[in-house]
Amino acid sequence: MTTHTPASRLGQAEKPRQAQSRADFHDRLRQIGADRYHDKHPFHARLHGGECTPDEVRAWVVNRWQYQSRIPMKDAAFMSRVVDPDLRRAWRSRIEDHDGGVDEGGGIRRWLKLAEAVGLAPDYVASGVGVMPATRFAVDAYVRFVRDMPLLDAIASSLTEMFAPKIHEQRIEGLLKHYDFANETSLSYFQTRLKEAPKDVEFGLNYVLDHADTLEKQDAAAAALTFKTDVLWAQLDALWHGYVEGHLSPGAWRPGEGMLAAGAVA
Ligand SMILES: O=C(O)c1cc(C(=O)O)c2c(n1)C(=O)C(=O)c1cc(C(=O)O)[nH]c1-2
Repeated sequence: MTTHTPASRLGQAEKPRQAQSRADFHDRLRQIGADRYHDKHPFHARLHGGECTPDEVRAWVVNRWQYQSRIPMKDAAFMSRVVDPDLRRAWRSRIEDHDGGVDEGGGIRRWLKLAEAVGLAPDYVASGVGVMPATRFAVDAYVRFVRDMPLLDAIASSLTEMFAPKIHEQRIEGLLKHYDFANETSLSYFQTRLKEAPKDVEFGLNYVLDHADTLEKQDAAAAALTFKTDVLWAQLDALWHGYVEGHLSPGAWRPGEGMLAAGAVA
């Protein structure tokens, strides 16, 4: 058997791995989206192409609530670890975008408008009852990742938002074309995200490009973004398995549950 002594132990300096240039690293992050973002998931093709049954749309609304409701919590977890007031100041609008004020509400309330439009009782959706176990695990993994990992990795994991405006546009167009429930009010969540997301992306991307100044940090940031694409993909795999293929997990929303009382449509 041949054994190899690592070069470092022979006294030869290991060649330091060079950090990628800003442009190359940016391309690398974009390529992760091109390869792995959930716009390529068959559930999205089905949803945007008008092929989802009303109950499949409802299942998507019920399950995505888990993501919506945890986004401001993960941003609060992030901010709780930030010592630099400038970074906290730049980040806090994310929480405001989703929570809004008492009177006008924010993204969370807009999501519940969508829930009503598809015939679901907003209180039922907001209770989180009916979320599939796999969805819960995936989303909770994201919150924990942001709470526990280095700040650079936590910020890099938000960068799937670089790819979100395109899918939001496709969704608005596809839902308006194919489903009766779609209108300005029910889709206001996505319309508003189109205005909100660019500032978050600009800040997050510049932070990551500026702070990932070694190849190790670039690798960690790329891994964080890859992890996040998995978080998003896993949620749609769960929906497909449960509602398209009909393998409902225990506790998952069943058609007919949590519906608005007849005549109570928003
Ligand atoms: O509809 C989507 O496909 C989609 C994806 C993502 C994303 O890429 O994480 C977000 C959103 N929407 C979104 O609306 C949103 O507010 C949001 C916040 C974040 C984040 O990680 O901080 N991602 C996303």
